[in-house]
Amino acid sequence: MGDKLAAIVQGLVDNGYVVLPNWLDDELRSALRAELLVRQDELSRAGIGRDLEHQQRLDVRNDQTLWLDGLSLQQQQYLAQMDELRQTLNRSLFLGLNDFECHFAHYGPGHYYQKHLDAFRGRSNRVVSTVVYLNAWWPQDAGGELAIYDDKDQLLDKVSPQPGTLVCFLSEEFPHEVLPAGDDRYSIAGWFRRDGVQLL
Ligand SMILES: O=C(O)CCC(=O)C(=O)O
Ligand SMILES: [Fe+2]
Repeated sequence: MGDKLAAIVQGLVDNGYVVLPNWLDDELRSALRAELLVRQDELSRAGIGRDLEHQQRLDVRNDQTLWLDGLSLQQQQYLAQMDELRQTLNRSLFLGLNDFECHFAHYGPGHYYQKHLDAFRGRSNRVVSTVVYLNAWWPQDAGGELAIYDDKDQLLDKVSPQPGTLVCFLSEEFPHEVLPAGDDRYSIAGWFRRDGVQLL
């Protein structure tokens, strides 16, 4: 297992979340960012709850998103890297993850995503949340941090969206929010899922 993969497994075991700088190499990061920029007019205002309700709630979040379709070389490279992570998590932690869904996201200046959980116990198949940041640079004073809380709403961490950083956390355990971005903020948010297997 590579050092980075081992660090993710260890972080999830120890804390339930992990922040890994330099997960994406620069070439792949900038290719993904370039694709997002070229396809900016395809991005739509994000809704809350993909499957449940398609309503738009601009008071809760106002980023714009586009689901990856796996068609471009850079998407394929990214999805292959995340599949390696999926297999590692399954081997090391027996999570039984069998799917990964992810979307590009763009937070324009002033945009945010209020505190939320990505999965509710028993109501979603999302097990591990992931975010990777695609900006070429991000000044420390530009806001847009991912604030991560524990189940008592105590702030655990404020992650600056630095180029290539990956954040992983257990989807049901950690309320989190995106603080208002001071600049255009580009990312891919994704979820490892455990789908389909119903043991009655
Ligand atoms: O962009 C981030 O840092 C987190 C995004 C997020 O929480 C989500 O899309 O569910
Ligand atoms: Fe989230």
